[in-house]
Amino acid sequence: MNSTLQQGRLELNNIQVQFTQDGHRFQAVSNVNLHVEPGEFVSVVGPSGCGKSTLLNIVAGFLSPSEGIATMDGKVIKGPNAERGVVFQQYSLFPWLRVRENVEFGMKLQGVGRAERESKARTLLGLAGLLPFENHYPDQLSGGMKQRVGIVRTLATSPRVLLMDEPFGALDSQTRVVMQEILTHMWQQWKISVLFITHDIEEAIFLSDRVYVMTARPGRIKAEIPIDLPRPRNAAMTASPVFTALHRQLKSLIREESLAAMGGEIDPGSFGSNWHLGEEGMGAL
Ligand SMILES: Nc1ncnc2c1ncn2[C@@H]1O[C@H](COP(=O)(O)OP(=O)(O)OP(=O)(O)O)[C@@H](O)[C@H]1O
Repeated sequence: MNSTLQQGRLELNNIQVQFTQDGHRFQAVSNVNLHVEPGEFVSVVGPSGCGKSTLLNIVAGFLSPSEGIATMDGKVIKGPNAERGVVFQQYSLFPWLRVRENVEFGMKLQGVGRAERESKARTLLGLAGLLPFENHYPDQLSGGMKQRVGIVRTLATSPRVLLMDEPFGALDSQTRVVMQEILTHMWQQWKISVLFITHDIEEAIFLSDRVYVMTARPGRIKAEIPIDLPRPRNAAMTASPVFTALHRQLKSLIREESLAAMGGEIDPGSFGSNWHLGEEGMGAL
């Protein structure tokens, strides 16, 4: 069990973000309050452009809010720090390093000795099912494997919080489902706090303890939904009545906002009675 379990609490208080685009200042995020408790898995979903990545960038320390305060364990976040590890959609592995060397890279910078680096890297690679590939180069791996190495590499530096921005967005749907199972398994072992950004409602339900739903731009928190599914989670749960009800609830909340995000240009009534925003349509928005 991770000894830092009681740490890794994130809190965003009254966050406002304004950006300038084409000479116009606009409100991107408005009055956002959210928190992640130590060891909790929290997702943020919402329509495109509502400010999900902006919130993650604030927590990562890449961006300062125009107003409001972001804290980790009670301390104001002022910039990037290894205690907050970030995993993006694009794999950012060093192509000239082997898999285990990639995983050891951050630990080496932290001054961790060779034997400890190797042992930790091998343990984490084992958890991610990647030990047989420790001596491969990144371009010998599939997309899903590369992204697993990216997650392992971030975990190797012992962050207290893992920040993930659409980490499986570039993967095909089958690989994505397998990756969700691997991530939930690893998280269960590691018990680190996670803030996870996704467009995918099923993914958010499957992985999370709580899901925040954002409104269309300017993004505010529209709803906070606890996910009362037992752990460990498995693929069969996605067919359970609880899962299905949560899916319906979240889909309906996001659908309203996705329509609003389209600027009111689309009036669903104008499509006639045969027009539906079905599972395949808005489900993943
Ligand atoms: N640095 C910036 N300068 C100006 N505008 C920005 C900047 N970063 C983001 N924006 C704008 O702020 C809004 C929120 O962007 P953000 O990327 O956070 O949304 P998102 O919810 O993550 O979107 P998506 O789901 O499409 O990735 C968007 O309209 C975006 O174009």
